[in-house]
Amino acid sequence: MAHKVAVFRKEHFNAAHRLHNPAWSEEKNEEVFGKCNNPNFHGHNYELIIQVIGELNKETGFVIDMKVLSSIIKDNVLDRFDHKNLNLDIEEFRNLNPSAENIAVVIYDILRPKIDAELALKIRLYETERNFVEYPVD
Ligand SMILES: Nc1nc2c(c(=O)[nH]1)N=C([C@H](O)[C@H](O)COP(=O)(O)OP(=O)(O)OP(=O)(O)O)CN2
Ligand SMILES: [Zn+2]
Repeated sequence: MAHKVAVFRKEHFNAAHRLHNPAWSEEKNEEVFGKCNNPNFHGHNYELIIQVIGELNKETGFVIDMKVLSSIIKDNVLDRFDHKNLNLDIEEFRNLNPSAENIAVVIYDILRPKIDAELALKIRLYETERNFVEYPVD
């Protein structure tokens, strides 16, 4: 029986965002999101860890070629998100608050169709050194 192994690729991108709910008053936004509701946005150095789990290919010894994985992440996430304003520049956040949770879900939805369906995919996103999220949850 082939062994199942988890493969990780660590990347980073810098982006600006504003946490805001347009359905709420300015006061409620300020109360809930605090400094993250700054109308002039603020930035984070996001650390992104992509996890791929699958059976080892006996011929290559790979679950997925890291070079291929790296290119998929670069072409579909980093080239789109790095040095961008998530609220203004990224279509997926036009009507979606760019919280760490929502960014992780959006990245998953972008990458899932690009990676073999037999391989499991998980996104871990660090918004700050101490704040991070994972999607999906087992
Ligand atoms: N569940 C979530 N909570 C919060 C999110 C989020 O995306 N999901 N985001 C924020 C802010 O955008 C930001 O992450 C907070 O930044 P900051 O306070 O600077 O970060 P730290 O908590 O790491 O800094 P401390 O020094 O520990 O205060 C807020 N909440
Ligand atoms: Zn923030």
